[in-house]
Amino acid sequence: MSLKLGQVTTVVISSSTMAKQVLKYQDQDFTSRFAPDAVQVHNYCKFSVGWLPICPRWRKIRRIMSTYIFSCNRLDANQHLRSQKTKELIAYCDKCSQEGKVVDIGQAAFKTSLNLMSNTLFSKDLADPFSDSKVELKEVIWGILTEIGKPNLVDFFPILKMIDLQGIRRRTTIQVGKLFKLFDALINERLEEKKRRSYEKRDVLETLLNISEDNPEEIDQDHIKSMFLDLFAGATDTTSSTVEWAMAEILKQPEIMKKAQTELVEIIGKGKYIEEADVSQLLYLQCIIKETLRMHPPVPLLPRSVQQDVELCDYIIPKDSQVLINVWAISRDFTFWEDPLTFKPERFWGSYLDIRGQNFELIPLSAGRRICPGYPLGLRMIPLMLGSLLNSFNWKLEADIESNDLDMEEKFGLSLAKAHSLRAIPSPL
Ligand code: HEM
Repeated sequence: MSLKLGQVTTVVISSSTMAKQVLKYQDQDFTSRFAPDAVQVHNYCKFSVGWLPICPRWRKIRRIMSTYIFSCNRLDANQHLRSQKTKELIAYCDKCSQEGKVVDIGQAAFKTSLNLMSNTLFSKDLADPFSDSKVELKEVIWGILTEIGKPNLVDFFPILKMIDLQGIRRRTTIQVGKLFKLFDALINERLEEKKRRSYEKRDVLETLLNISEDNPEEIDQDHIKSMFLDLFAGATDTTSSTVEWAMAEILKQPEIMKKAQTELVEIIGKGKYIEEADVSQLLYLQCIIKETLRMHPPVPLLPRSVQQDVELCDYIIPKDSQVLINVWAISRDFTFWEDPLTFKPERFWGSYLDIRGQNFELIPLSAGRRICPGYPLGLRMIPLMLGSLLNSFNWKLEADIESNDLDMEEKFGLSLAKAHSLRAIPSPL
């Protein structure tokens, strides 16, 4: 499907065959991004791996990420952090269980992901794991993703740029500014602290500052701020919304919860904490996660663009078109999936289908050169959080809501969120 508005043609791809062509065989033609006006603030998109086209700077940032953050060795080395943050999530739910209080699952999972990221990056919590109050940073990050996801007239009629008719750039300027101010303060504090002490901290910020000291043109403070924004935006909403959707689907079908809990008891032991090494044995839990990512892909549309006319399956896509790969529609395609609108983890039992960019009917993490760089971390965080919630408590919906009546409405932004928060009550197993 294609649509021309103002000066921009938008092409939406909703078939797995075409997605394979774009992401695998013609990857080189489709690796650019259409950077919307909303991200052209505080120099963010000039240093952001998420918005740069494929270029030496993009390659450099991806290399730094894959070597110093997402390599297997690095992730193994800081798995104690994820374990500790997951224990705090369980301790918070335990407190709610004792007080008979409801847990806002998305909010609790978001705080866990946020603290997990912030501890990995700069060894600090950014949210109080035991408070019930809203997390300001959630509003800021969600605000940025929502504004970027909104159709903005300025992107189609650049002449309107001066006016910022919908106020989108004004709002992202404020929100990105808030995050950059926080990152600037953390970086400056660390630079001061580094001068005073003789030992090294083992976190990402310290590593990046060391690279910058040795080789200033490799990475500087602007790179670090944009990278941190990309990492927080990339990690927190995707992982927490996957946990929230999975719990919502499980609460709608209590027999799935029973089955998952039986597996956890057999393999981990009732009420025991899960470690990352256990996850490879938790096959049913993995099926639940795949099925959640199929039905509720956190990034429903992959935004790409073309820099010259490109022929794709007998169509010509004009230069500067925006191309959106509709992951959401592909993973609900009736011609491939049996009963695609039903949440059925069993469909993946013994199935060859993988989510890491090899099977184009299921591409929640994308595929090709721009595949999500953070997925090795995301795929460690989600089973840990979800498995721990299920192996520590029985869950029921807030009073008066029958499982059949649970609202599953989706809220589309750059990411796909649950429109109404999932509120559930934990009780001892
Ligand atoms: C369930 C978890 C996750 C899902 C489903 C997911 C999905 C995606 C998708 C679909 C893209 C777009 C790729 C494309 O345009 O082809 C992406 C990009 C990205 N993701 Fe993830 N992601 C997840 C977790 C994470 C985590 C944990 C991080 C960081 C810690 C992260 C960081 C990023 C970044 C920085 C990009 C931009 C990469 C680029 O454009 O080169 N993601 N992710």
